[in-house]
Amino acid sequence: MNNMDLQDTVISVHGLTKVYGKGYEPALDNVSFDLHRGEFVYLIGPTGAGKTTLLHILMGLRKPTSGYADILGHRIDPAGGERDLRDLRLRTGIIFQGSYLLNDRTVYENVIMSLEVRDYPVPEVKRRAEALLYKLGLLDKKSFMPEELSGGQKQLVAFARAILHEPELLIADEPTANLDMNTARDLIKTIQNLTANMNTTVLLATHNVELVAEMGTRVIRLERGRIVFDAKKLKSLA
Ligand SMILES: Nc1ncnc2c1ncn2[C@@H]1O[C@H](COP(=O)(O)OP(=O)(O)OP(=O)(O)O)[C@@H](O)[C@H]1O
Repeated sequence: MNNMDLQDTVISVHGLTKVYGKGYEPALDNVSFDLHRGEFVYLIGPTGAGKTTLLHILMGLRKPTSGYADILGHRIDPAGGERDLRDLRLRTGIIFQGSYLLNDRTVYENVIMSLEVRDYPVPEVKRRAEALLYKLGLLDKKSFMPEELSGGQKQLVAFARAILHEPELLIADEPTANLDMNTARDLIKTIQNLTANMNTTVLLATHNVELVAEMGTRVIRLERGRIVFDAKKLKSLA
């Protein structure tokens, strides 16, 4: 591997294994893959395949049982610990399963949360948030409460919150859950366009295989904790 490869590798996963307890089947079983800067990769697989477990380990929320992952220069391994996960979090955007918007805050307040914790100056926060809400067609909804939004709009707000700080890596767990096909397609296209402009690497877990087949990007498929497919899906397979 030359220096260029090293610079361009955002996530490098080596033999990652997670066993939740004695007598359990591994939720992740010797999983290895690399993601490069600017790549958009789908993580698919049936219920219980290990997608959320993998994403949680990559986010530093769970420790692997064995193996490790290097993410943006940080090592995640069974020893775990806090070891500067703050830097990793500052450089990563996360969309959790379910949108997890704060229901007692407006759209604008939800979106700026990520910059507030990053100590940006107030005028910069406002400028960035309004520009992003404008791009997403949500500027006129900035004072709305989450309950006044559609499911697709809520997910757009969760996406805006995850990328406002222009992360190098976006990890998204089922961002299209509970959306109809057209809304899901629009959301994915929006995520793809905006992250491509920022050269953000994206790992996005979904059940929506139909949508994945349409997009023609790299797909990693997990089954029972193992990678059974990792390649670019041809559009013609759709
Ligand atoms: N906290 C836990 N304790 C014990 N087992 C767990 C725990 N979390 C997940 N598992 C098990 O690990 C396996 C993988 O679960 P995981 O949630 O990672 O799958 P998934 O692919 O994200 O599924 P889904 O698509 O339904 O969200 C499952 O067999 C699940 O029962």
